[in-house]
Amino acid sequence: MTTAETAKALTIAGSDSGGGAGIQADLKTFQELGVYGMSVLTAATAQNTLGVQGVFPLTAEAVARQLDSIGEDLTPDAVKTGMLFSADIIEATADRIAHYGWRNLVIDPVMVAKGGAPLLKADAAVTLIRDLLPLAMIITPNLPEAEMLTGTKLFKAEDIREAARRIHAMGPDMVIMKGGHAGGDLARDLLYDGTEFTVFESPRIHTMATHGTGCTYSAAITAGLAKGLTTTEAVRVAKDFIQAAIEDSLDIGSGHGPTNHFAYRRRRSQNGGELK
Ligand SMILES: Nc1ncnc2c1ncn2[C@@H]1O[C@H](COP(=O)(O)OP(=O)(O)O)[C@@H](O)[C@H]1O
Ligand SMILES: Cc1ncc(COP(=O)(O)OP(=O)(O)O)c(N)n1
Repeated sequence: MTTAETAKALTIAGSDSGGGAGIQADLKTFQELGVYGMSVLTAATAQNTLGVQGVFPLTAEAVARQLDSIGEDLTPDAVKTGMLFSADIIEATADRIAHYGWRNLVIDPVMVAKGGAPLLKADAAVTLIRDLLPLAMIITPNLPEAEMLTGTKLFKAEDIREAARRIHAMGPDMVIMKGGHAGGDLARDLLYDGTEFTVFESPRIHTMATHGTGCTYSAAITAGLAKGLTTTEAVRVAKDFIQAAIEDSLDIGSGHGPTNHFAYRRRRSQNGGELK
């Protein structure tokens, strides 16, 4: 019997009982991309394709203890954060990430679910910026999150670039401004590394099945970093992964359905392609 060296990724996020977003989306994505997934739960949400019916946060102590259990035994090759909910959970998370020196940190600054339910307390954004952003390799805001982080409305392409520069100045090595919420025929994401902008774009798919796109996309980036890809390579794979997941939609639930996490792998195996 042989034992292969396995890339390991950790998600620190909330549970989505409906399985389309949060911890569930992250672990499915890690698995599909050939990465061993670990999870630290911050909150349980009662959620389905119709919306969020309840939010039940864990204590900061429970989050810190889970992080210590990982840190005392397992070293993740990459880490992502999703729904962190409160300032004290963010403080505990930043403290343990810094303590263990975990690298390749991807921050999905989850603030509000698609249906409008708050997933981050109003007073916690300032803690996210102060404690977590300086530790990040990459942050992945959607447009409403970028508006919240910068306190500006983003109307034009130049506004989005300026917001990327301002978020970059808050500490992360790179910023990817996601274009899911913008109009137009293309879903255009903009990666900023402090010097250059790189565009990743794909045809916009007209569908209701976009629940969990942001979680899935940031988890795919995290999986790529865990496997040693460069950020640009990891974003390219993640863009292909989310495009396939939205295109091959699943008919699940009567609201905003989940994306199809196994579409990317199925397509690649049908095409004889190797998994990156
Ligand atoms: N309708 C769509 N068609 C194609 N790509 C999409 C669509 N909606 C979102 N995306 C892509 O999904 C990823 C997540 O973006 P977004 O939906 O903005 O995040 P969030 O779920 O955090 O709001 C991005 O790569 C974005 O371009
Ligand atoms: C538990 C939990 N975490 C995060 C989200 C938000 O996920 P996202 O990928 O942004 O998808 P939508 O909520 O926009 O569909 C969530 N809903 N639940």
